[in-house]
Amino acid sequence: MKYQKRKKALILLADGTIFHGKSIGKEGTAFGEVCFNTGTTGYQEIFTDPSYYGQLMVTTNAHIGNYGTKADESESDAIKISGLICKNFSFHYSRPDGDKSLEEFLDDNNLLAISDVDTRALVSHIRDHGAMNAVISTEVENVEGLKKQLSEVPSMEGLELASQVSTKEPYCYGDENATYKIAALDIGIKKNILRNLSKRDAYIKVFPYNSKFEDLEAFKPDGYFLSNGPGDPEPLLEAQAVAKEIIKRDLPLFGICLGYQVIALANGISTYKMHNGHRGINHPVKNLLTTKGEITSQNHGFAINREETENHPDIEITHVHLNDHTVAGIKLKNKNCFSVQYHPEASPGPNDSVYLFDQFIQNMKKN
Ligand SMILES: NC(=O)CC[C@H](N)C(=O)O
Repeated sequence: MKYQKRKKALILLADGTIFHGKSIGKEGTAFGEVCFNTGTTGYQEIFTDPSYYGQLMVTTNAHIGNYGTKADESESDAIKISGLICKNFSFHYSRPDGDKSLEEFLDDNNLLAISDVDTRALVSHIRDHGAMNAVISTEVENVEGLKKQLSEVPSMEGLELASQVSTKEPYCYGDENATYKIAALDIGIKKNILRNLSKRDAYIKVFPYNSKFEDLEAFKPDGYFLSNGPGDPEPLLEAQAVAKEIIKRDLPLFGICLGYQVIALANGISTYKMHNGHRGINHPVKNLLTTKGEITSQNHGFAINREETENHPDIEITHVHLNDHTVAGIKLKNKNCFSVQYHPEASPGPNDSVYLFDQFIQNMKKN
């Protein structure tokens, strides 16, 4: 039924370029930074990953929706991207244990999505011209009005978004009789991180983004965790202060993605906005400690300054991205703190890097 109601839609980029498509169900207008993910699978996990808050997602896979959705495969309580742009949208799904079509899932979340877009041309345009804001809309006659509204959307650079997705109240996850207790700072945490920690005999208390070190410490944890999340890491001063306190006391600390960037900033290393981020499930990383390669899941638009990291007396680079040699992992020399720019919890993606969760458990054990 919805199919018959499909309306003409457009994507207007901040540089004035326009692409055309059709709406999936909902009509309206949505803004965000346009970015693309090259994963061939994992759309439900991507759409519900809080790290993507404020972004319009272009999926480069030719088909989206063909295996439906399943309630326990979401990475948070709701869809977090601000809009979807794709090529072929499957209204029908054929996975026997799927419980909803992607169309219904988008509808439940009131998400604006457009398909039949020349996503190859769009992606090569963004790839050449860099990440930028955009608007998607079914108001195809109102280009001038959309341009004006788009010019008022803040740039991702300098934008603090963790507060928009973090839990309002602390909560616990896992078995309270587990061997290890972990205090996790939620600056946009994905569920599969909690599953991975809990599966390794840990009980986790998750704290709001603006918590103090003392709030986390009161839980008497064996280790501390700084999560992934959306936006620019630089304005996250409270999280950086928490990281500094943990590092000062040399307590076991593990950080993923936004949490990794926060750890770098807490050590005086600056971050910068990349021309285009890394978003996909087959990013090659070299582990410099083992010299082994890892195929990793990635989703970031900021990176840490390589030169400052190389010249830092207390920091060792442990992982490097093999496509562009950006820093992908660091550890503090002779300390209990390590972190990575990518996603060892996968969801979606390969599990080559899950050993990092074991490493964190070992660090707690030794401590
Ligand atoms: N996945 C993440 O934690 C992303 C971190 C940060 N928002 C970035 O884009 O670089």
